Amino acid sequence: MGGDLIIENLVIRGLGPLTLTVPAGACVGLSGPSGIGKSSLLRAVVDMEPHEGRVRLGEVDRGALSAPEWRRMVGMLPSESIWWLDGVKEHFLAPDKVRPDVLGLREEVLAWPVKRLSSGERQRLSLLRLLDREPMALILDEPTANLDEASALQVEALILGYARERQAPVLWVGHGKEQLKRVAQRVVMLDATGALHDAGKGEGA
Ligand SMILES: Nc1ncnc2c1ncn2[C@@H]1O[C@H](COP(=O)(O)OP(=O)(O)OP(=O)(O)O)[C@@H](O)[C@H]1O
Repeated sequence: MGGDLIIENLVIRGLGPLTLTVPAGACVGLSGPSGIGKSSLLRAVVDMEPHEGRVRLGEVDRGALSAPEWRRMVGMLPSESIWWLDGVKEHFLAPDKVRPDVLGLREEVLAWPVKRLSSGERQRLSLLRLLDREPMALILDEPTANLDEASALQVEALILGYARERQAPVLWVGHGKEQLKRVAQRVVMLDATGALHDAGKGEGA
C-alpha cells in the first residue's frame, strides 16, 4: 500500500477543477492568498469538505474505504488542533514511543493537561500525535504557524524524515515562500481565479 497521492478534477464549492499529484516520498508545497481555498482543498482530500472529483493513494481510491479508514491512511494536521480528552498522553496510541525532545519539548509534557499547553506546544504535540498513528500520506495545514524559527526547523526535519523513511507523499500548505522552497520539491500556487499553477521548483530534494 501507499504510493503517490493523486488528486483529479477536485471541485470544492465552485473552486477548481484541481488536479495535482504528490509523488511518494516527496513534498509539494501549496501557497496562495488568504481565503483562496487552500485549507478547503486539504479538507476535501481527507473528505471533510463536500467535493466532486477523485482522490487516490497509490491504487486505493478514496471511495473504496470508509472515511475513518481513509483518514487513518491519509493523515491531516489542521491549522488548529483539536483535543477531545483532558490529558495530553491519552491522545496517543503509543505514548511510550513518543519523543517530544525531537521537537524541543520536555518529556513531561505528555503528563500535562491539555489546557496547560501553549499554542506552539499544541502545534508540535498535534504533529507528534498525527505521526503516532503512522499515516501513509501527510496533509499539513501550516504546521509551523505558531513556532519560532528553531522549532520550525525541527518540525521540518521530523516531517521530511518521516516522508523519506515511509515514502509518504506530503502536501504542505504554508505562507512562507522560503520555507516551502526549502522543504518541497515542487511549489504550486492556488491563484485568485482558483487555478493551480507551478510557483517554481523547491530546493528540498
Ligand atoms: N463550510 C464552509 N462553507 C462556506 N464557505 C466556506 C466554508 N469553509 C470555508 N469557506 C470559505 O471558503 C474560502 C476559502 O477558505 P479556506 O480556509 O480554504 O482558505 P485558505 O486559502 O486556507 O485561507 P488562509 O490562508 O487564510 O488560511 C473562504 O472565503 C472561507 O470563508
